[in-house]
Amino acid sequence: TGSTRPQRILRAVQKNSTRGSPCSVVNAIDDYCKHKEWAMNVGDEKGIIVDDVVLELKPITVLELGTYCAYSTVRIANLLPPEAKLITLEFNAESAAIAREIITWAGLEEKIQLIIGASGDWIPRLKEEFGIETFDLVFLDHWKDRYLPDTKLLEKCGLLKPGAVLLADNVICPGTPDYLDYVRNSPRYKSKFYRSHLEYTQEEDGLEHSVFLGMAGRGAE
Ligand SMILES: O=C(NCCc1nnc(-c2ccc3[nH]cnc3c2)[nH]1)c1cc(-c2ccc(F)cc2)cc(O)c1O
Ligand SMILES: [Mg+2]
Repeated sequence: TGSTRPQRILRAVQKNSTRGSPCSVVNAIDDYCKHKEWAMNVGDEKGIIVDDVVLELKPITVLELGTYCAYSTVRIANLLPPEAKLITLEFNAESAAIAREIITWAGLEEKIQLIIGASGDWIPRLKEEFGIETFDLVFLDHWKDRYLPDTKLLEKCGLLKPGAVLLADNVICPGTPDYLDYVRNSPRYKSKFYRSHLEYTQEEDGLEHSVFLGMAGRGAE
């Protein structure tokens, strides 16, 4: 039986990056996915936008939905303040195992908590099980039809405080039309679109940056 794409990405990281150097891990994955084999990492072009949002916001608690091979997990965690924590949720156990190895290789295991499971099951448990009050930043990069239900679930569970940022990948490609409609029209969010391209391609894509304004903007329940 041959190797999987995540296994090949891990091998490229171990071959072409330095243990304990998150930047070299990110560069090794980008090089591999640009020149050898496409993979669904946020990538270098959209990655710069993610970096800017993180550096500006200086979040202490971060939730990432959709770990895959931990490319964005490592990229974000590397820019966080010392006391900050990142919780990342992955559905697929195989890619989660690879992600865990890449997180350890990068030397970021202290900052990152990787959970394997479904967002709908885990979001209601985060306060209880991880002592989380609220998230300063949520990076949505999981199944595109889960962005909207999980945003509503985060609201319902009181995991967002006014000023919290939702940063959503792939709002054009593959696309998240119901999510975009919600954050752009709800009084609970101030939303803006960062135009970019699908990772490692010329296809149109972008990130939606939405600031939670609080539940006061109840509007029509
Ligand atoms: O599907 C994507 N990402 C999702 C991975 C994931 N990793 N973990 C989950 C999870 C985690 C907890 C969950 N709880 C419930 N569903 C869950 C799903 N989902 C994705 C796909 C593309 C893409 C574009 C163009 C194409 F032609 C083909 C593909 C590009 C991207 O940047 C993506 O992020
Ligand atoms: Mg993505």
